[in-house]
Amino acid sequence: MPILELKNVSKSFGSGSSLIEVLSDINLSVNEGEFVAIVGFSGSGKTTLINLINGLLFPDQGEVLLHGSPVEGPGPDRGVIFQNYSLLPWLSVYSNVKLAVDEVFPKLSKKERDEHIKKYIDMVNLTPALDKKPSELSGGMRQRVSVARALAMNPEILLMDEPLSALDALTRGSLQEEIIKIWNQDKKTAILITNDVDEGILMADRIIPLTPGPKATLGPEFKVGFERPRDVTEINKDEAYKHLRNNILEYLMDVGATRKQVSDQRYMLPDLKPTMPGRVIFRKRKKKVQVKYF
Ligand SMILES: Nc1ncnc2c1ncn2[C@@H]1O[C@H](COP(=O)(O)OP(=O)(O)OP(=O)(O)O)[C@@H](O)[C@H]1O
Repeated sequence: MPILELKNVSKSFGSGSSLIEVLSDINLSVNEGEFVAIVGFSGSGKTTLINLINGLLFPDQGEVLLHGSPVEGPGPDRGVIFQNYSLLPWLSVYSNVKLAVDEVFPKLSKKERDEHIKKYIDMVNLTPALDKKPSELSGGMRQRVSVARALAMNPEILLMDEPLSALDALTRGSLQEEIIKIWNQDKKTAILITNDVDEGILMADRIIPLTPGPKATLGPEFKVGFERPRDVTEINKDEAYKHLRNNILEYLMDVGATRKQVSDQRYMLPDLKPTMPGRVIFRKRKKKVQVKYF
């Protein structure tokens, strides 16, 4: 039985004339230990899809099943790594990871918890920064903390929502390698959302495109058959890589062009006049800023 299944899932936001049909008829089946990359256009609904799997959102139609049972909310069985790190700024690296570990493993002794936290911080090479606050870390280091925190919860599924897209190419490359190494060690099931086809080919077993929205849906899957561990330089030279990359890009360009034709259609807009929202006055009084709307 697949560990995760999405069956005919659709999700909209709003109602009436402001209804946005974001996802439509999403079908996905992920086996235990698989690494699946979902590649999609900006704004197509990638985060919505991750939130449906995480249990922060629920489908309007269809179902999201974990081990065959409907997802009823977030749980420690799914660890999420977000694009924006989502660390608590007043806590150190150690305490950010500790918070998650305390929540998931309340029965471990203090010593066991301490060892567990340090093991995962070490795994992402952050032991020297144990006591540093997020503001004292680079973007890559912050994302390493997020990775350590998600993994320390020992989730069955690792959900990654464009975790590396804000990083420079070098940091991105080394974190890609670290995530794959850890995934390989722990044999987790992983779902990576990315807008980078090369990242998908380097990391995943399968790449599934998400078509542009509205009503985005999953396209045909592309299997990535390269042996692991994968070496970027070697893969880049491989004709099979070029072929696969071209096929995926061609598919994405085709669906992108089709959607563009639809979105290029002219619509009549209502005759609205912009109105001034009023003035905002900032006054300093006893060091507090006072904001006045009228
Ligand atoms: N809570 C919400 N309420 C209303 N609309 C929403 C909500 N969440 C997402 N949307 C809309 O759904 C669409 C898809 O958003 P989503 O964030 O899932 O896309 P994305 O592919 O992750 O975007 P990006 O590539 O910019 O990260 C957008 O039009 C967005 O405005």
